[in-house]
Amino acid sequence: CSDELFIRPLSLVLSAAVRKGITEAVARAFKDTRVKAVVLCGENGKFCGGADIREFAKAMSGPPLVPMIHAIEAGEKPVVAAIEEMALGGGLELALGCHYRVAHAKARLGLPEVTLGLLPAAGGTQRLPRLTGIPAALDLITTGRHISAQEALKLGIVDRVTEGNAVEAAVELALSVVGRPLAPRRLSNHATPLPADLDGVFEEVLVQVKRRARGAMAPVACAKAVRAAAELPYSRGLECERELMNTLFTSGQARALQYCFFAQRAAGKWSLPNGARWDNSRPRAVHTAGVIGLGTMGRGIAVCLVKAGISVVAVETEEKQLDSGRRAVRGMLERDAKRRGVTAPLHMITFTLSMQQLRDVDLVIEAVFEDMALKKSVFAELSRVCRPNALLCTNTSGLDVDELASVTDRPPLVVGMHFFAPAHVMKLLEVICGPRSSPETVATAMTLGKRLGKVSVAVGNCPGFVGNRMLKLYLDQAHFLLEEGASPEQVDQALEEFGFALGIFKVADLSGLDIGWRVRKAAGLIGPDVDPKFPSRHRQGRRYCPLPDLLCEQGRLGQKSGRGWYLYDSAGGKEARPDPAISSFLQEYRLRYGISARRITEQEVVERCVFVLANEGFRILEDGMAAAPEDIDMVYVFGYGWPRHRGGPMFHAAQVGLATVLQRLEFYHRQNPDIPHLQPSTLLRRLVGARSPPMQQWKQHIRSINSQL
Ligand SMILES: CCCCCCCC(=O)CC(=O)SCCNC(=O)CCNC(=O)[C@H](O)C(C)(C)COP(=O)(O)OP(=O)(O)OC[C@H]1O[C@@H](n2cnc3c(N)ncnc32)[C@H](O)[C@@H]1OP(=O)(O)O
Ligand SMILES: NC(=O)C1=CN([C@@H]2O[C@H](COP(=O)(O)OP(=O)(O)OC[C@H]3O[C@@H](n4cnc5c(N)ncnc54)[C@H](O)[C@@H]3O)[C@@H](O)[C@H]2O)C=CC1
Repeated sequence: CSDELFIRPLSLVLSAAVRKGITEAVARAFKDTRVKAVVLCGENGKFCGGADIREFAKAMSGPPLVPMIHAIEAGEKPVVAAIEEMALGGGLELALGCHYRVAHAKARLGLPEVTLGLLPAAGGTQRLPRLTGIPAALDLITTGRHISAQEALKLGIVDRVTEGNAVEAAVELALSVVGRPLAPRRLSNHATPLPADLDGVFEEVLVQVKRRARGAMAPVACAKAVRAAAELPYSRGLECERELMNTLFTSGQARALQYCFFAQRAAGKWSLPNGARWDNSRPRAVHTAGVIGLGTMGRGIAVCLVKAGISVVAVETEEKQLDSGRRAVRGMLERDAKRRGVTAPLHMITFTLSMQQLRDVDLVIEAVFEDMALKKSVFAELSRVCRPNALLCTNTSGLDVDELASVTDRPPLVVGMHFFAPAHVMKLLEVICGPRSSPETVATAMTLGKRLGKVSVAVGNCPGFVGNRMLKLYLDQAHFLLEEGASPEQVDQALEEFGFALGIFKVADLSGLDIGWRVRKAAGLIGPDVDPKFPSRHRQGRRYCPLPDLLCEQGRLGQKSGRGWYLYDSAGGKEARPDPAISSFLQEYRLRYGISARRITEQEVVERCVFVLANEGFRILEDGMAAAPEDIDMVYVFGYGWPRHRGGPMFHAAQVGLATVLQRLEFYHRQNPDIPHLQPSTLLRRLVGARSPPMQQWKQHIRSINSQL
């Protein structure tokens, strides 16, 4: 075992320099008669995170991956991959080209290319099925999921798993196999094990993949490439892999998904106008937390905190709510523990009716009804009860965080933490930085979000913040389209075709139509001066659609009442069916208001709903409520079911072309002059005037004087 036995990639990713290093070193090792075997390992205890995604946008340089892996596989000396921490994408493909693989017990393996709009095009779609068989390869390649070393061992992807030093274990294995025939270890030589009903397996998988993909091309291409491994010899399968990759590589979807990868990471790098930043502000440690209100949101928030190892004190007002909250939280924790084969950490949460129990917690998250007076009384009490240095956070959907801070004895320690329903599932956390929130408070909320497994995005304090401010206008467009002639299912279908997880009317039914009803009442849009028989279609100086109010008045509150924009089997039913009653209701409504229904195209539905989102996004940037277009996009991707392969509303606008977006908004605004939000924003006009610069340069065109971020 001499020094020459080791060849170390230089960094986490297979950059051109790393590929050059590996190619040259492997060639040297194969030539050197003193070297009997080769171990490939990573730097700093990390094997490899795959290709360098930043290189995809540039002209390729350095040795290509495919021949490099072939040279390793074809070598006459055993090569063993020592997989520490991760072998992902090109990293796993490199390992599959080695003759043996040893993994550390904590390592994660996977082929996540599909999440970047690509497929594993360094032989991964051809070697993996030959090793694991078709079903497992299809699962890993079409979902991109990471697996543990133990699962990899079960699937035969690794030969050995060690709790100790993986490099030492790999060296030991390498030395023990010197002289053994290598041909059986070359996966490209293997025949792919085939399931009995190959056609049936692929048909079933394609149906599932297409349903999950919501219009994304890569998962379908991945399945096709695996099929090639089942039907073609290795070299022809590889050609097929390359052809499919060529189509994906230059697609807008791949650009969008790779943009999301970096945008997600950029969102964590927040900064405030006072100079505080993610890298110069220290978060506080959070060991214990309080949750106030165990309704829809409080339950999920409590579950996230407990799962992250934080002790929780959960407070409710009445025994009945406390009891139902307790049952729901325990149930969620128990189901989750069962799935993971562990014991539910029920001891980490205390349920109480007394706020006094919050006296020792590090941080409180309030999740009571969306009512400013109620939230103020809760915050005033928290000031009295909690330790002077405890952080006070509100999970409001859109109320003024600074107004809440003003009733406390500690405005710098108040911040918004806006979770999304269901809070233990949805990945987004909007962190609302009030003008007086301290850097340490913002840092703590952002870091806590990450610890809870969320994508935390820092946003400014304005009504609805970023996500709901935009959502309101999106929903308005959908309602206006109904007035003009569309049906809820037509609007939803167009949006789902575009790639949204659910159409807007299905989402509204799911959340409950009464939420918006209450907000509109609080905003003074509904009140005693509204004629109940013939409610006005203009309020507060602009077009207003009374349709959702009329539905609520009929008791159609969505899934919870078994009827909303759709019909459900029963209250709480999940399956949405078009309701003929809604169709007649809309016809009568149009008749009453003298609206003649017109044919509305899918294009109009998508453009009006989606461009109005981007238009408001530009206003948000100009108002300084989001630091960058990437932040707005991540809010939509992780909080609102926006299709990731379209990058987010701002990325989509850039991809469609800002001039086109401007022109289409002008067109729709001319048709609907009483909808001010269809009027193109100043920033959009300015950017088009500046010949639509790339997104990274948009900031230079923002003339915000009161930026909150
Ligand atoms: C026709 C052409 C033929 C071409 C054939 C090639 C086909 C291929 O073989 C294609 C591929 O490999 S595509 C790449 C597949 N790999 C992945 O998707 C892994 C991506 N990375 C991760 O999951 C996590 O970063 C990871 C798990 C690795 C680490 O997570 P952490 O939470 O520890 O750290 P992060 O904050 O995520 O990352 C740290 C910094 O590294 C950057 N980065 C990570 N992976 C990268 C990658 N693969 N390429 C470029 N940059 C990458 C990341 O952006 C972050 O940067 P900073 O924010 O600046 O610090
Ligand atoms: N439901 C949703 O989809 C989302 C709601 N939010 C926000 O989260 C907050 C809570 O909303 P939901 O959970 O939907 O409401 P909910 O109506 O389901 O639950 C509120 C709970 O707070 C309890 N409560 C009221 N006053 C209390 C007090 N003084 N002390 C302790 N508990 C008290 C109530 O008994 C009830 O169980 C609101 O501000 C809402 O705007 C935020 C994101 C999404």
